[in-house]
Amino acid sequence: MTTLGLIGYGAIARDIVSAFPPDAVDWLMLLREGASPELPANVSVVARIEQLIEAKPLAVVEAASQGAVATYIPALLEAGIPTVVASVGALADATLHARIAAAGRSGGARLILPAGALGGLDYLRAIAALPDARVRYTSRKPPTAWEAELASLGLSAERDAVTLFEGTPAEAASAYPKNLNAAFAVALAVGAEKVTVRVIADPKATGNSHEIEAESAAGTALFSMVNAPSPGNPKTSALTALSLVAALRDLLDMDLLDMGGRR
Ligand SMILES: NC(=O)C1=CN([C@@H]2O[C@H](COP(=O)(O)OP(=O)(O)OC[C@H]3O[C@@H](n4cnc5c(N)ncnc54)[C@H](OP(=O)(O)O)[C@@H]3O)[C@@H](O)[C@H]2O)C=CC1
Ligand SMILES: O=C([O-])CC(=O)C(=O)O
Repeated sequence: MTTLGLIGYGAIARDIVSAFPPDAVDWLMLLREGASPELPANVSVVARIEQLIEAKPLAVVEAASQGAVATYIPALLEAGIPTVVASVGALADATLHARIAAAGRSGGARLILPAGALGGLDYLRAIAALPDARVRYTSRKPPTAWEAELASLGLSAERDAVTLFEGTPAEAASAYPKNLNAAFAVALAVGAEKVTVRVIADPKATGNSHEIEAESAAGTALFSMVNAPSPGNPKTSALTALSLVAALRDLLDMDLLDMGGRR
């Protein structure tokens, strides 16, 4: 049995737990105080980060919120526990980013930032070295993913698309912590100063779509993803949990776990 940790038990976390055979992994789940969801038999709850650290999981996955990254990830890395983070937009806070990097160095633990809802980040990492590289990232989701934001602006996107935001990846990730982590994943890959972000609530969107347009001395590229929303959360692409599972399997060298032919 392998012990793994998980922070949060929402749409992504549920998909991650069900991606592993129940007899291969013991999950230790850090939940908010008072939360008591129904849990599978191989999942137990811990109330404090210290308990998670004491249990020495092989790795911990954050699938909760940017706030959870700030609260828990430095301590996990300092304790030498490799950590996979979904809420990568938390790193838009430069002070937190530096603190997390220092914690990783001091504990000798890796911080894994998966591609999440996106693809094409290898291309962006390659052109990061080119000073003229420019990238435009567009997030386009149906109005159901933006209900609260549209209501607070007194807007409706039932008939026509509404551009909710244009700006930098750090602004986007901070303004929309539940929707724009992907914008900051683009920034981490190519360099924040090279990226502009657009956010569109679009009644014609058939899924959570992400467009990455890149231009540099190396050429031009267009990556377009139309992701099915997670059944548990319309803001979240179902692809994200798959990406985190793949990152976890790479990290652990999954010969450790018998994936029952599902590799
Ligand atoms: N990198 C990427 O490409 C993507 C990243 N994400 C990010 O991944 C994260 C998880 O997404 P998803 O599963 O869809 O979200 P959900 O809202 O479905 O689930 C998150 C769960 O974590 C809990 N939680 C939040 N903060 C804490 C905390 N500090 N301690 C313990 N539990 C906490 C929430 O509780 P409560 O409801 O009480 O707050 C909720 O139960 C989000 O931050 C999301 O924005 C999502 C999609 C793509
Ligand atoms: O899952 C998505 O489509 C993107 C998302 O929510 C995020 O980046 O936070």
